[in-house]
Amino acid sequence: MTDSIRFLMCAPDHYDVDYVINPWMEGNVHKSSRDRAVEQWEKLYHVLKENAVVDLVPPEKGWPDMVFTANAGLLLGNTFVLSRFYHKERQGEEPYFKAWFESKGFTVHELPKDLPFEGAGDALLDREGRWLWAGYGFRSELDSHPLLAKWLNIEVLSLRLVDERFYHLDTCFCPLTGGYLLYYPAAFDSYSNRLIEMRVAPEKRIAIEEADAANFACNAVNIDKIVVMNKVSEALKTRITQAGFQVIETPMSEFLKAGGACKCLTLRVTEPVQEDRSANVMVESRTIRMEGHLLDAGLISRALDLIIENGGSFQVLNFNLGEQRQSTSSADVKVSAPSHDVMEEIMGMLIDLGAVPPPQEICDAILEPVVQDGVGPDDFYVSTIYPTEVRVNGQWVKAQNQRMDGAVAITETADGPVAKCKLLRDLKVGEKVVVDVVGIRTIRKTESREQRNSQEFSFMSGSVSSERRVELVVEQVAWELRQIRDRGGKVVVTAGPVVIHTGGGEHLAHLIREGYVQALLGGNAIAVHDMEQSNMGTSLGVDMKRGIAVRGGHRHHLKIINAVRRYGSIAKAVEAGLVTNGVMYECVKHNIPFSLAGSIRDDGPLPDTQMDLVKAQEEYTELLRGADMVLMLSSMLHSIGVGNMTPAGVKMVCVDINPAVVTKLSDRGSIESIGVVTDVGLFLSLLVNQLDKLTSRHHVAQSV
Ligand SMILES: NC(=O)c1ccc[n+]([C@@H]2O[C@H](COP(=O)([O-])OP(=O)(O)OC[C@H]3O[C@@H](n4cnc5c(N)ncnc54)[C@H](O)[C@@H]3O)[C@@H](O)[C@H]2O)c1
Ligand SMILES: NC(=[NH2+])NCCC[C@H](N)C(=O)O
Repeated sequence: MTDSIRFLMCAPDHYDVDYVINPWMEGNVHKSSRDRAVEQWEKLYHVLKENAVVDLVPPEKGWPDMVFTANAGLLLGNTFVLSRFYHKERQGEEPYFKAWFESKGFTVHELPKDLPFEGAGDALLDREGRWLWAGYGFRSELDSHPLLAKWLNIEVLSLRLVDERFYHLDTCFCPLTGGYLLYYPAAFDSYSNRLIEMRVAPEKRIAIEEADAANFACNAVNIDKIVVMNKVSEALKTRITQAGFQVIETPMSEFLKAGGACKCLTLRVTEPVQEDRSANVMVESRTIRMEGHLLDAGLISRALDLIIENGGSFQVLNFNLGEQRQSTSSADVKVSAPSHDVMEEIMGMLIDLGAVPPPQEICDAILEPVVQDGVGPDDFYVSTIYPTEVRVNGQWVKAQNQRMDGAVAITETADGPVAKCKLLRDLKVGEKVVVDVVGIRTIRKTESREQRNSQEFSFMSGSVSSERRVELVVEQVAWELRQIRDRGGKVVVTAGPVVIHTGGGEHLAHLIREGYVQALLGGNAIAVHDMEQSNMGTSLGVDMKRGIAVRGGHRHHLKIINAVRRYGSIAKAVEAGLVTNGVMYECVKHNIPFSLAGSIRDDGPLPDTQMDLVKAQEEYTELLRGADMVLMLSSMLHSIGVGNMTPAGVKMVCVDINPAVVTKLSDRGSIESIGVVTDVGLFLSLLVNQLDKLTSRHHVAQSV
């Protein structure tokens, strides 16, 4: 027996599954056998007693989960951090554990109220005592980690749990003697997996499969070279044995029903203490302020969800609720993240929602010089579609050319600093670029409930409409098109060849003819098939009137490409009478600028297709400038390209038969974008019909 190793256990006198606080307990209330539980607990107790000293804390009636002493708290040396249970069902255990550790002379630390931390269930020491692995996500709060680091004077590595079946760190993670680690990678987010991989060498990592994880293989007690665990697969046993350990299996079925096994039933009281350790934690915290119709517009819940979903945690420091319907609310929120990188990611998203630092914490943006043309500094702030301001020399400066996925470049001029969103390739030595996420804010419109409801484009904002709503959307889009045309605004259409294949070409041509379209963006194919149809009546060889493939039709598109190439351009082909109707014909005839961006699959290409993609992107950007609305018609490739270039505030309508494409394109978090899942030919014919109705009504109204 190794005298220096001690464990604390609690006899299962009052153990039962009395309630449900984890997925394992569901359907198991009062389903565990008392006799079998006692037998299994005794067996574990004896195995441990053969290899270590086992202390017992008296069980208390009414606290059935007290058997799981791993959750009593966390200790190192003579310091004990008492657990603060997340669920009220277990909070009553706290005073008993506190009394026991105080009676044994430990210095007991208690966490602030409402800061949950569930002890050694969620915090596991490296077996050499080099650092502490601490879990968060379900039962313990990230903000408890800095306190653990301070009180236990140790480096804390935060790991985020993402699978609710593995709600405590010790259900999926088990450090073993000699730097080995038994763990179930899928229970952690990718950042945590990277952290694990950085600290534990590949040959020391024993990653297990789901079936073993579900048998609580990671919930093992390690005493030197012995690993005590519930029954697991032969394959896993072999791997653990090959790493030099002796596996002792002991059945745990009755405790699995409560979501626990061997390790949960024990708390190691003698942990390895390294003398030259020091407190260290990567957890970062910052405070943000949010103002506006936080509840009405759902902003605060979006912000808090976003923090959690991206691996952070929060504490609402204060919330001033606007009392009248029109008054705005404000909230200060402390955001914590397990590392600087995660913090930057979360702050970037919060800034997009309009979050700012509280006034006392506002500072200038951090700028770094461009040292090589076309390359930004590593940590550059990635621009978004939202109007952005950066603070330079104490002044907020609005960024020009707002677009997503750019860098914000600052140049000093005689009139002061100028900020511009620029693509990386356009950065020039001499400019400075905004890095990190301080001194940046986005200007979001504060919408009240009323404004939100009355905004023409808002009733299905950001949502994907179903077929029965198509007509409703069409009515709205038609109304908008009318308004924009009549006030001399700008509508840009992005279209793929499906427009032609589905018979929508004549309708798009009609829209162009009637002045509803001010620019057309697409690829080689829309123009090819449009002119094929004009010249030969087919689209990709299919007769558009009869809907059947024409003999030799598969060559038609090549023939039209060849013919247009002979004339040198689409405009010349129109002038020469080769193309006499259709989308491209109307563009040429009505001087509607178009840009055809090349792609790897293009046939020909047409003389107008821009095969230099940097130039094509520039043409697109130019044609999109000043747009009031972008109609995206069944081209994933070109629509996504356009979406990236378009700032918030431009109305976007995305029509595609594939809901996933529509969601991707319309889910920009701005109220002006809507998606329509439908056949594009049908959409265009309904739209033209509706516009005709509107126009005739207009004429009637005027003539009365
Ligand atoms: N011969 C050629 O040169 C040729 C032929 C085809 C494509 N291309 C080029 O390839 C690139 C990609 O082409 P793309 O934009 O067509 O492809 P894409 O895959 O990017 O987009 C096509 C979209 O149409 C949607 N769609 C399909 N049927 C629909 C319907 N009935 N109603 C509504 N939506 C429907 C799909 O869900 C998809 O999202 C373009 O640059 C294009 O010019 C060239
Ligand atoms: N360290 C552990 N994993 N303990 C298991 C605790 C089980 C208990 N029913 C709970 O949900 O809290």
